[in-house]
Amino acid sequence: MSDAATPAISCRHLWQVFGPNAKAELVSALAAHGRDGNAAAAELRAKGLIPAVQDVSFDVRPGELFVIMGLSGSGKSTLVRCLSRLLDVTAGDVRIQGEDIATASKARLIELRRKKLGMVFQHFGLFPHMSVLDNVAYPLRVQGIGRAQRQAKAREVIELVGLGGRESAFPRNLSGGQRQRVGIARSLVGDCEVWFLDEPFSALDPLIRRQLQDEFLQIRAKLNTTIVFITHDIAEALKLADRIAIMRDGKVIQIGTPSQIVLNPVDDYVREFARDVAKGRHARVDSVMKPAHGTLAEGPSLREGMTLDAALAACVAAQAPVAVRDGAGAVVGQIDPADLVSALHVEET
Ligand SMILES: Nc1ncnc2c1ncn2[C@@H]1O[C@H](COP(=O)(O)OP(=O)(O)OP(=O)(O)O)[C@@H](O)[C@H]1O
Repeated sequence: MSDAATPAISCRHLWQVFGPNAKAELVSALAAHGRDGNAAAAELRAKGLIPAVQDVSFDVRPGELFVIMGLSGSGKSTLVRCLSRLLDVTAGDVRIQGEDIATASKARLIELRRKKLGMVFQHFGLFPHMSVLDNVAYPLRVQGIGRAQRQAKAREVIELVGLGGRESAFPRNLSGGQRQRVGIARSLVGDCEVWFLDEPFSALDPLIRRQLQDEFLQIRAKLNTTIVFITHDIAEALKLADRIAIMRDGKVIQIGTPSQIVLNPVDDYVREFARDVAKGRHARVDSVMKPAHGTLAEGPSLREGMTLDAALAACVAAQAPVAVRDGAGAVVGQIDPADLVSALHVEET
């Protein structure tokens, strides 16, 4: 079982190298370069191998929505396949709720996939000859759960994803967005504890995509699941994530909250991503506030978790720092209007 102290997912010095003799080549490259990952990866590339995931380490907390973001070819899918052990890692350690899955037996992996791990991919992978109800109930059938019980549970998640009433439809009768909802329902039916979603909304048009993102956040609020979500879209990452890992050329180059990514990009590459998004919509007051002291402006105060745009409207008239309060009304910090303006300032280069 999961507990709050154990990361839901933990990976250390994870490598996935494609090409002949990948394992031996990696060991020899790391030995030759004193474990310098960049130099080892350069040597592997020079030999024609592909280091698709390079020395990646991070933890995902229980219940966290962790987004992996990067351009096409940066290694996102490969990384998530390593985390879920759809691929055997070339080197490194992967633990799910503390359990080493790199060395788990085949039987244990099957059990984990049935009971603990859920997966959704860009292409829905529905059974065309089965109704929505049977598609969604399928994982429970594989688990040997009786018909009445599995159909009742399937109806519950079909309702949750907004497809109530379409239980007897077949995939060919559904739109792309509806099919993706069926895929989401099917992966949720088993009450998974760790949920991997690889670009689930990328094939959908922008309007449906935004709608599904909103619904996804609503569904997420009702679940207790740890989520790893892959996207190449920075706006999607900022909208959904508790924390984002940004990948480039197989490496994770920054991990941070949406506020940290837009306000403190680690290098020009991340800054370039952040430039295209409205900082005020994604960064939160918590990232700009300071400890409360001295005189605070009268009038409406700010709430923890508020976006900078919302805070700006409330701060505009204030000539003094404004209090930030938590849900119970206690002052948790203060915002100086000048800091807010400076955080929102878009740098010119
Ligand atoms: N089975 C494989 N054999 C050889 N190379 C592979 C294999 N799978 C992926 N790669 C290579 O690994 C690198 C990372 O690919 P990956 O699919 O993980 O990237 P991605 O960020 O998920 O891209 P996309 O958003 O386009 O899916 C790419 O250079 C890709 O060509």
